[in-house]
Amino acid sequence: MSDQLRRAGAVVLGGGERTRQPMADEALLQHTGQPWSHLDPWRVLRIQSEFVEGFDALKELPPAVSVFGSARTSTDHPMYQAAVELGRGLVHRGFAVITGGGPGIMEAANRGAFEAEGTSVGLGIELPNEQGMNEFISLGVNFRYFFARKTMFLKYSQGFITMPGGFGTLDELFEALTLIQTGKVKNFPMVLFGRAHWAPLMEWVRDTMAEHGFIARSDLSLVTVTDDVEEALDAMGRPGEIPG
Ligand SMILES: C/C(=C\CNc1ncnc2c1ncn2[C@@H]1O[C@H](COP(=O)(O)O)[C@@H](O)[C@H]1O)CO
Repeated sequence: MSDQLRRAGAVVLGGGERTRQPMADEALLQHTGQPWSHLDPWRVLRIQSEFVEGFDALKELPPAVSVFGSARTSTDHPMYQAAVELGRGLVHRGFAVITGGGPGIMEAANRGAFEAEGTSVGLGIELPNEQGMNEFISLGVNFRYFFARKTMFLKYSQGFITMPGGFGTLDELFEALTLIQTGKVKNFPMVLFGRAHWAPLMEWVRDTMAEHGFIARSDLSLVTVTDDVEEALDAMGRPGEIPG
């Protein structure tokens, strides 16, 4: 091996700098001020434990639908009421309801599910100034990493309802849509609830994205836009049955 290469465990590092790396036992015994568990390679173990805990907590979940939407919607907003009705309707149709466990639309969908005595799941995320999970959750799992949490939404849902929201909602919407579009998940229904909120985005998706060939025209049919609670619920199909 050339002089210029160094080894760190199984990883060969290139680069010419010859700074002396502490030996493993030296590094272990030395107090560097940084806890070892905060070093990136070790962080993998914490990430791994989030997946293990998430998979374990959710392994017996009945067929579920995820409801995404704004953390900022107030209880007196019509969309809050619509999300309560969606949560309740999903439970009446035999689904568990999964949300991000926070306030606003998440709370509303959990509330509908909880009051209907269904399984109301909150996949919480550690955030600065976090307020904890909403009070309408029967099964809560907290995550440090958005990407681990996102895997849980996608792995344990057979459909998605996206209510009006901001960056977080769009992130979840497009993550799910990309997986649907690329066939990583098959025929999962995606409802965009609230025409007034979604119409300008869908117009741009059609007139710019599809028009310039960034998506196929047929991709437009991957989403259903509606203001109607029953139509949104119907689009989710039946529990355990992926609509064809
Ligand atoms: C901003 C406020 C609270 C933040 N708390 C959140 N708790 C759980 N999940 C959240 C939170 N904020 C965003 N999310 C996730 O993103 C979506 C909503 O994001 P948006 O930017 O508000 O559209 C949502 O589906 C969550 O999964 C409070 O006041």
